[in-house]
Amino acid sequence: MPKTLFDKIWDAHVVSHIPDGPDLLYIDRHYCHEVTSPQAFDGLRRRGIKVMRPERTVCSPDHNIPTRHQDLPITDPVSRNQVDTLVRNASEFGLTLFGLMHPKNGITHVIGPENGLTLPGQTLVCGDSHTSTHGALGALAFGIGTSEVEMVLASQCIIQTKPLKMRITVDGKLSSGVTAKDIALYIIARMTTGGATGYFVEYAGEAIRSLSMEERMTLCNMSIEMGARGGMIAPDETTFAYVKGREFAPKGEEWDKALAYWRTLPTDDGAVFDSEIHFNAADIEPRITFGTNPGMGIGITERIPAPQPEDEQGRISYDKSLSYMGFRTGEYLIGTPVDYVFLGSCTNGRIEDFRAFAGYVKGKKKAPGVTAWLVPGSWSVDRQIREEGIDIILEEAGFELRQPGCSACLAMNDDKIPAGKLAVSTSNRNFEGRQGPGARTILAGPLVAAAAAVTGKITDPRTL
Ligand SMILES: CC(C)[C@H](C(=O)O)[C@@H](O)C(=O)O
Ligand code: SF4
Repeated sequence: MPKTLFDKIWDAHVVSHIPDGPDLLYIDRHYCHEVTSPQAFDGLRRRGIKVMRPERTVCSPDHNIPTRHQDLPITDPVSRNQVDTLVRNASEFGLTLFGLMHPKNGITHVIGPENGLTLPGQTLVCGDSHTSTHGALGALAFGIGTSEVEMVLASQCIIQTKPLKMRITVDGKLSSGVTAKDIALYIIARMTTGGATGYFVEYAGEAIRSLSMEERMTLCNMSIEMGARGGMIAPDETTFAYVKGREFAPKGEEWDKALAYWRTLPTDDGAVFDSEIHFNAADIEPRITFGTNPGMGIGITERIPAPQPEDEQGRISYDKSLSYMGFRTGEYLIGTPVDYVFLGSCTNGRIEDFRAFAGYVKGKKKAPGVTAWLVPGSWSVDRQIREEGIDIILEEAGFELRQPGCSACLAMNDDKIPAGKLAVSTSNRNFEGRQGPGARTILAGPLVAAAAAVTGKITDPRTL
């Protein structure tokens, strides 16, 4: 029977099946960060259990870390305690740790792929919703809760009910100036934030195949924002070229064996999905959000639409959202003054995002009224930025690079957008207060962020 990519990986990892119930799945790769792991380790200690396969878990603090002076002790006591706790737990349980200032430290969803720890065909989990990012490599990757983190540490397995399968096909070619982030924001707006609830999504079609690995990660990263359990893209030559030679990727004969297996993974012709959705790449333009969830988005040249659904409750929350943002139905946002620009996060903090941003601002100057936070997703991205001379381009345009971490994506460190200020952010969530109490967030891709940074207002990057 023809099978989907998802089923091939899932079925290959079932340890046992509970009749009419969930499956017990073996987990190949597990990442831990400082926010969702402390109680899991406490649980192990309480029960006197060791980590079953310590070599399968990699720890990296990312959420609470400052983006300046990482060589000095963290000043905020809560953040310092969380990071120190992760360091202690990794050492006590014998786990690999890429701690602060470690050359491999960075956002979990950035460092996994770039070190060859995330591989096609793996089952992969982390106590973090954006674990969906790793699906870009053809892995079955999803976020889990803290009690499940404990389960994986203790048994290398997890109990899961098989989700439904959805395929989202994007046909045709993307127009110039349109990035993977725009595809993600377009799909989420069309699907709504609950539109893929209960599903695991495979992205397919010409527009998806033509994306680089970094772009695929941006897209899969945001799957969770339409309610999906995860998102994935079948591994192909782009994937293999990306993985080959990375530090923890298989080498020599192991590589040949792995590659032969990975080539069997793509969805077979005739495999059946529970839901099939089609979009056209030509319909996608640079996107921005105008509300307080990632589904409230428009093409940059469009007006803020009237609320839909039309029901009373929906209307009330729509109005509340617009009033928080200070926008009105029917308004165009081009020309709206911007106070802050944030380039970074596990959505858009990779080398290609910095190349795109720098390519745009080269020879221009940062707008005087804009505060720009440019935060690489990892030290490896930072090194690449410097090797390619991108730091010089940014500096000449009046920008400054910060040190890696989640930063203003969720403002758990000092990088908080002040109340009332409007930020164009390449991150993935625009919830009320997400980037700081009272902060107003417009989600966008790196080109729209670059255009805002040099003009000081919402600007269509295709017009400058
Ligand atoms: C802190 C963590 C649990 C959270 C998540 O799971 O997504 C964070 O990464 C986020 O982006 O909101
Ligand atoms: S960068 Fe943002 S979305 Fe990604 S893991 Fe960190 S806080 Fe979550």
